[in-house]
Amino acid sequence: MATETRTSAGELRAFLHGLPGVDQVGADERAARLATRSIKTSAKAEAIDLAISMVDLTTLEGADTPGKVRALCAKGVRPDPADPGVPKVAAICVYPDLAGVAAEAVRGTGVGVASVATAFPSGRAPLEAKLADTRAAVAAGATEIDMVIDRGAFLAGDYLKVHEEIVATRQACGDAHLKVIFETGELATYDNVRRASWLAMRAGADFIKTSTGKVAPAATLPVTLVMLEAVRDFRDATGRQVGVKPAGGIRTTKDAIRYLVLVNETAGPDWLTPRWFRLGASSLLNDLLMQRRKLATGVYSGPDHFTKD
Ligand SMILES: O=C[C@H](O)COP(=O)(O)O
Repeated sequence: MATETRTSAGELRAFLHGLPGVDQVGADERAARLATRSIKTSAKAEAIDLAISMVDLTTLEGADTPGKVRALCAKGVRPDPADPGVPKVAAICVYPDLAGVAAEAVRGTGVGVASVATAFPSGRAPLEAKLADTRAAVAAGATEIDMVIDRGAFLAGDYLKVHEEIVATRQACGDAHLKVIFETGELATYDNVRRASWLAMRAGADFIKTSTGKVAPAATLPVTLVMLEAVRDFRDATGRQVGVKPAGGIRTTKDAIRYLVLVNETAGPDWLTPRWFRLGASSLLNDLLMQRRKLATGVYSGPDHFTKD
């Protein structure tokens, strides 16, 4: 049952509505409690480097240019030119028409190219257009595809449509990894977040991702906790591991470390690598670099010391 590419509307609905309900108060309380955990200075240095290595460094603006994307790639490959010890980020995340520019700029560095696709951010387009979007990004060199689900279909209870779109997109990805974005800020309940998680994993998602960054609220700790529980339970049930990517609104080192604590305490240390956990962010990296330098030197270097994310 790891990847159920064939299902029926009735089976899928029965399965998703048969999942145990999320204890909302419990999830909020647990996430809030874990957010107060402090970590030792030595562990903090390690956590900052781990967080840097997990960043999907993102630009998703209508005004993006090839020049901006090349600058972002240079930053992702070598975040602090003054310190070669700083790890590179996991991937550069761009719109499909700029995937080729990013692929060229990161070639041979080990940094991935993630491209949003399937009519990002709304997900409202015919399936054929979404698949063409996906294929174009992969052909241009994207190694990861970040697709959005059709939230309208999901909220109307048309789970089969969402499932079939994920299966078809997974196929269009070929060797590229597929991240499935739920836009949790539009899903209304934690029960829906749990259902979307299981639906996406059954349909073949390699990663599940909270948000596009275009809708508030974007990533939150409790929503990510629900998703981390889902990937943990899915692996227990099927043997297949799926990654998690909170994205949108993550801007500070403090936030990033809270997510790492949450991963460790919920899914477990197997997820504490860029292979299985990412932080989607357009403006987190500089804060990580500033805090890293402060820990190493005792001196706070302001944002002027680093190029813009
Ligand atoms: O996937 C990443 C998000 O689009 C970035 O959102 P952000 O600009 O709030 O960091």
